[in-house]
This record gives sequence, structure tokens and C-alpha cells, in this order.
Amino acid sequence: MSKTFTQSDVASNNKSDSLWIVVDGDVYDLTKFQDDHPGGKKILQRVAGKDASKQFWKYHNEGILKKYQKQLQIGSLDTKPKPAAPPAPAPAPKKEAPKAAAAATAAPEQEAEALEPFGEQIPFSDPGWYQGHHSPYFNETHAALRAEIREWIDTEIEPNVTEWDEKKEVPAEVYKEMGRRGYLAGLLGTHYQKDYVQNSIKSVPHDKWDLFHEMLLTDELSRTGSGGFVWNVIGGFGIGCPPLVKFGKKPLLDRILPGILNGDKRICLAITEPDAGSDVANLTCEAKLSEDGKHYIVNGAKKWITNGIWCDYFTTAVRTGGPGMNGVSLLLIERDFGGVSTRRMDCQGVWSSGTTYITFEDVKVPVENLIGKENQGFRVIMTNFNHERIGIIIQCLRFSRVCYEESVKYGNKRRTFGKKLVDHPVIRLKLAHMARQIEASYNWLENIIYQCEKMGETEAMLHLGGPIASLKAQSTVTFEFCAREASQIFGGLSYSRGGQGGKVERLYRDVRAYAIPGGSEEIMLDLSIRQSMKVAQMLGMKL
Ligand code: HEM
Repeated sequence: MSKTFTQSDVASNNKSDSLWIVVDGDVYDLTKFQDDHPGGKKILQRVAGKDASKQFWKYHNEGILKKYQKQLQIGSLDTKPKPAAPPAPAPAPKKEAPKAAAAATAAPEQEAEALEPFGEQIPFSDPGWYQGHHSPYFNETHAALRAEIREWIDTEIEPNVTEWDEKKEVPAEVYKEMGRRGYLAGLLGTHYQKDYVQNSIKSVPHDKWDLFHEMLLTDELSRTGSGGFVWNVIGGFGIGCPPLVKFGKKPLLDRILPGILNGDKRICLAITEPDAGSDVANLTCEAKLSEDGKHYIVNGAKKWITNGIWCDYFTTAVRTGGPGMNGVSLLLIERDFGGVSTRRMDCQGVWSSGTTYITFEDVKVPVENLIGKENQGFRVIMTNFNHERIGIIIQCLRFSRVCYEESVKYGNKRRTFGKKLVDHPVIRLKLAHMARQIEASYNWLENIIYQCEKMGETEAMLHLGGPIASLKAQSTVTFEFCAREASQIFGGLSYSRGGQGGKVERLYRDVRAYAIPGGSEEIMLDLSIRQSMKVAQMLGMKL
């Protein structure tokens, strides 16, 4: 914003027919906006021609400025200091000699320097490696990707998510942009799918892409504090596309994968039914082979399917054989085949994710669209669960951080009984309980991602199914706790929708969408012990 004004320029625009104010040294013309101001016009008229920074920050958060700045800011005060040049990087601390035991086992990447601090530096609002802590997992390519995504989210996405959530739809352009930026091809729990995309990620070469980049991408998207947004852009895709990529036949991949990964076509996973959720082996949607053996005829219903209303492709679990897990197959059903109907479901949370009820009526699916082998779909679904649950964990932990971060910021400006909220020990205790759960869970997550990176698919399924299930429950419990505690800190502001407590109110409504699907907390906790014991027994556990 190039125009500058003096204090007296502003002071002379102090009436309702020309109403200017100053916020943080920037000048805003609110003449036309005053009638639409949700807080009323009188309150604006009272500060007309004045510096209203203090009043502004009392009632709003930075999201409001970001959203309205373009429309309302007309310039800055001539006294506003120029933005300071970025500080010179701090000298690298002198490295101590590694301890003997560590030196014997340390991998080369573990000796890397800590990365530059990034973000607002509020302790626990971002992972430790954002604050200059050493990490064996993240390097310069991760830092570059982090900066790339954050810039996009801060400018184009975050200021709009509330509006999109209320409208229950994210503009289709945003999903296309996910493809254009090359993100979709890196979100499949496997190496980067470079052969199927024209676009590539600006800041990370294909061959450097790893599961920590994928984790970071999901994490930064989740900073929006909207499960609806995250599920809109990666929910259906992140669970519907990996089975296709890993187990689909090449001609099928060649035909449809480029459209999906470039962001032109959408795909989702259709497993859950009105009568079968976590109990996948009991699903009833049937696929009967035609007499000539060329098609499956599919009949049945699927419920709570993320993104379904917008999808072209449905990775669908169907019964092709007898009862139980050995009669289940996966089919790629295309909307264009006909006989596919989708309707939006009204749900408690994740409003902009498009939760859908689907009916398949005599849908004729070519056998070429079988994913994996007939009656062996259960294994494919199980492999997919680990990836799905890791996605849920990443999102829950970032949402927990958002609840924490919003609470810290609000607690530092809201005053009660003569002091700031954070100066009340009872509020600090809430923050401390949030932070300790977030950090403990996140550190476990990093370790699991590292194991996934090092192990093969089968080894990971065997060794990590139990821990991932456990961490899924841990992260949803943490999320629920943080959403609750943040709500208590915000009080009435997180009971009403929008405004300063808006993110917390929305996330509180999103909790169940994480604690139930992908394996409910109860199923996860039971599975974590059952599966870990079974595997340990196979591997020679001595009891
Ligand atoms: C750039 C100037 C301003 C813009 C764009 C703006 C915008 C908004 C918006 C969008 C809301 C709805 C609540 C929310 O989403 O947070 C709101 C509420 C409000 N605004 Fe402003 N506002 C501005 C300046 C001010 C100033 C200077 C004051 C006080 C002197 C003020 C007082 C209020 C109050 C009291 C509310 C209601 C808060 C509540 O619901 O708890 N606004 N404003």
C-alpha cells in the first residue's frame, strides 16, 4: 500500500459521511463498510478519525484484518515505521562432541544443524523443529515446503474457511490448485507419483520427497482449523486414491490417474454402509459377475462418504464372495457408468467436506476396474487404514495446536478480575495440560512416520498396525481435550459461531468426525493391544 497520510488527514475524516480509522499504523476507510459492520456503526463512528488499534484488537483476531485489508485499507500513516529487515541468522551454537553411545549409532542425517526458526515462535503452537530445535527427521527441503504451503494458506485459504464452512462447500478451484501445485501426487503414503503428473512441487524435487513432506503438507493444511476444509481437499482423495495407485491395473491407472492427480477429477473411498462401519468384514453392497464374466453388477448403499457428492470415481468395497472378510473386493466405480446417486448428508461437523449417502443401482462395472484380486479386498482395505489413520492423527494434533494457539493469543489480550487470562494460574494449567499431550503425541507420530519410511508395506502393516491404532485414539482424545479446554477459555465467544472464538467453536463440532471414523476410539484401543500381542506372539514373545 503506497499512499501515506498524516495524523491530521485522518483526523479530518471523522464523520459518518467520511469515516477513517487507523489500525496498527494503517489507514482504513470505513465509510461504506459501517452499515455492514457486524458490531454496529455507532461504535465505529465513536473512533472516526482516530487510532482505533486498541479497540480493534479487543474485539477481533488477525483473520479479520487479512480478510478486509484489501477492500478497506487506503494507505498508511507517514509515521508508521518501515518493516525491519529480517534479522541476521543467529550464529550456529558451537557443537558439543556427541556422547560416546550416541556417536556409535548416529546416522549421518542426525548430525545436521537445526533449521532456522519459523513462524510466530509461540512455544508449543508449532512443532519444536519450527523453533530451532534439532530434528533427525526434517531438513532444508521440508523447511522450503513449509514456507511454500504456509504462504498459500495464510493468503488464499485461511481468511475464507469460515465462509466456506458455512456454505458447506470449498470452491472447486481450490482442489484444482492442489493438483496444479503438485501436492496431490505426494499425498499417497508412497513415493511421489511423478509419471502421472505434468505439475510438480515448487520447493521439493521428486526424488527427495518422503513421508515427512507428506506429513508436513497435511499438518500445514490443518492450520486452517477446519476439518471441513482439510477433508474437502484431501479427505476423499487421501483414502480413495492410494488403493488404486498401489493395487490398480496399469491400463486403468494410465486412463484415470493423470486426471485425478492434476486436480481435474475427484475420487473418494466408499466402504462404510448404513449397517457396517468399523466392522468392515460384514458389508453387504454386492457385486455379481455377469454371465459373460466381463462386468460386475453392483447394488447397495454407502453412507458417510467424504466428498462423495463431487466425485467422479468411487473406490468401493463390495461383496463378491461369501460372508466375512474373504468375500470382499474393491472396485473402482465411475459415475459415468450410470446407476450412481449421491446426496449430501447433514452432519454435526466438517461441514465443507461433503459427507454423502450413495446408492448403487445395477451399476455395470468392467472387470478391469477390480483393484487387487477378487475376494482379497480386505487386505487392501487394511493396508489403507494405516495411511488413513496417520492422516487423522496429523490433523488432530494440529487442530489441538490450533485450539492451544488460539487460547494463548486470546489469553494474552482478554482481561478478567484485573489481570490477563494467562496470569490466572487456572488458565495456565489448562494450557500446560494441552501442551504436554500435544507434544507427547506428536513425538510418537514422528517416530511412527520414520518407521513407515524405513519399513516395507508388509513389515509396517505387521509392526505398526497396533501402535498406529493406539496413536489414533491418543490423538482424538487429545483433540477433544484441547477443544474442550479452549472452549472454556474462550467462554461465550466459542459458544457462538464466527468471530474470535470461531475456530474453536468449529473444531469442537469437528471432534466426533475424527473420533469415530477410521476406527472408533474403542475399536482402536482394543485393536492396539490385540494386534500388537498377536504380532509379538508370531515373532516369539516370551510371556
Ligand atoms: C478495519 C476495521 C474493522 C473491520 C473490518 C471489522 C469487522 C468486524 C467483523 C467481521 C465482525 C464480526 C465478528 C468477527 O467475525 O470477528 C466485527 C465485530 C465487532 N466489531 Fe468490528 N471491525 C472493524 C473495526 C472495529 C472497531 C474499530 C471496533 C471498535 C471500536 C469494532 C468493534 C466490533 C464489535 C464490538 C464487534 C462485535 C464483537 C462480538 O461479536 O463479540 N470493530 N467487526
